[in-house]
Amino acid sequence: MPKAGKRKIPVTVAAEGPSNSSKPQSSRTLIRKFHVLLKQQTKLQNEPQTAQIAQLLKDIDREINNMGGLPVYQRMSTIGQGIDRGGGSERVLIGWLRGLNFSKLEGRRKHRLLEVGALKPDNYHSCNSWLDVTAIDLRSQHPSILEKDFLTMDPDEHRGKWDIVSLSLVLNFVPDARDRGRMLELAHTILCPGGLLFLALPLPCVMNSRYTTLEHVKALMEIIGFTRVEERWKAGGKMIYWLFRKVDTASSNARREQFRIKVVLRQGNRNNFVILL
Ligand SMILES: C[S@@+](CC[C@H](N)C(=O)[O-])C[C@H]1O[C@@H](n2cnc3c(N)ncnc32)[C@H](O)[C@@H]1O
Repeated sequence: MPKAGKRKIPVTVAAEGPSNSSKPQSSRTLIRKFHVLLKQQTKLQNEPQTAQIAQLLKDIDREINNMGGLPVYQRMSTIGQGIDRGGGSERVLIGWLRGLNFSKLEGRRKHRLLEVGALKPDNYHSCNSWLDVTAIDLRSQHPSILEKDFLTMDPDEHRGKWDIVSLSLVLNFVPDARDRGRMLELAHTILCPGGLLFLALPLPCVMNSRYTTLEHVKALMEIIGFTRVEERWKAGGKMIYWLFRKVDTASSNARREQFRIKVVLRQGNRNNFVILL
């Protein structure tokens, strides 16, 4: 296993909770370790491939497998949905959609929701009459969840097709900062004009990052072409939730430039979460 050296571990950890067989702390440790390994893996994959790198990648693979891989990560996350958050993030999104009268179709077709990173098939069952949900995940745990990497979705095939896209605790799972940016841009492309993006992250990703602040996220989202509709978090809480609306914007390259590299925004003992374009 490669040494992380003195680098700080990125705290991109979700609000995970205890499993039946483990204490909350050990579940969180496992989730954190999983994220760290994924990040190391991506970094090594992007380096010139030598025998040493190949060996390190093998070691990481073995370590991920020894931990139980994605199935164990998903199990911890499912438990976290129930315990730490008193239910999944979908409850927040449903509340906001109802507030926007989405549940009143008045003759219109159902709203098409793409749920990315779906651990369960029935998160939106209470909204069947007004939401048409497609759930995808890297590893499907149910026949009605499509096994698909969001990042490989064809932008042309999906352009403007979706009314709502949900990225709940998915961006922080993605190890590469530019892939996180790509995810947000792809969500923008596939949403219809005025479509909604639901975003949920562990609060420390935003509030305790060296490279990310609330203002930074807002500015980044504006450059991609999103305006904020809702935001929810509380001091000392575990999660931050946003609802963004797709707007027509052609942001200049100069404005995008500031989000192409990491900039230290806060000093001190912090995590390294960042989204880059
Ligand atoms: C922490 S779980 C979050 C689950 C749920 N959305 C929630 O809010 O609790 C992250 C899930 O996102 C999935 N995921 C990560 N990257 C993905 C991608 N590129 N495409 C599809 N699913 C992805 C993972 O497989 C994992 O099941």
